[in-house]
Amino acid sequence: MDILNNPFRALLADKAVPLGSWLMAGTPVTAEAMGCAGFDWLVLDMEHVPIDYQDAYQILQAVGGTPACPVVRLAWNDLVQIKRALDIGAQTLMFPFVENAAEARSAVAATRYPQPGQAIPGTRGFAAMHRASRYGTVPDYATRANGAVFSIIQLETPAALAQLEEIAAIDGVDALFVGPGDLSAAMGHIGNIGHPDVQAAIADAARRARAIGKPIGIVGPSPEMVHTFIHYGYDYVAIASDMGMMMRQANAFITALKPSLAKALDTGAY
Ligand SMILES: O=C(O)C(=O)C[C@H](O)[C@@H](O)CO
Repeated sequence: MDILNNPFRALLADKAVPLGSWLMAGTPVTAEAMGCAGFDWLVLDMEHVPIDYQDAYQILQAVGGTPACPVVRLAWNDLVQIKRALDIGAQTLMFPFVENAAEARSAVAATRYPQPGQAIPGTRGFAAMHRASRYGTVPDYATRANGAVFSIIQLETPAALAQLEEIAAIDGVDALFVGPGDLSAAMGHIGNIGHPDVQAAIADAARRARAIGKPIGIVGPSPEMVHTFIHYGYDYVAIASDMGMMMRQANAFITALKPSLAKALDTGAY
């Protein structure tokens, strides 16, 4: 594998609507299994899963042995978190809760080493001996690493969506991603991403991203909802999560065999 070519960039170029899912279990074993299941990409969620960088390291190693492309969603848009994620070998980063172009610019800057002539000066701290450089064995890692990063900016509020074009125009913003759960909350319909107002905002984001040629992705709870998102024009989509799928299947089996034991599952929990 040439680790200086970003696999998510290649995925978007080569495949129609790559399909992903979320890793919420926080273990290398489930991550590896999800990679073997056939997903094109998998989000290692450091925002909502209580994993540290050592856990993330091992999950990246596990996914690395499968065809799936790992995406690391950071806990926050923070210089130190970005640096540490890159050093453990994350190449595709998802930044939660970016509200405006200045925040997008700061996210992108933190993914890049300082180099002469940069439009946005890089602020990534330098170290040589880490998994990203394959422990110093990748030729010219430091001078080529900037080009290997793919930055996905999450838009999760009406305020962020209002600035979609300004955020997308920042040099180094490679793709956008709508967080439908947080968007539903910000719009006063927490957990109800099927609400007509939330759906209208989601559809509008896809239309505007398409108009400016910026890839945009989203996650949905069910195949039906994900089909709707594809119909709106989303370029890459995720469905549910490892834990969501496990709980639904457990619920279906228990319901089939012993309905009295079955718990009511919140359809908004995926
Ligand atoms: O707001 C959202 O929705 C997201 O950012 C994605 C969710 O956090 C994730 O739980 C999807 O399973």
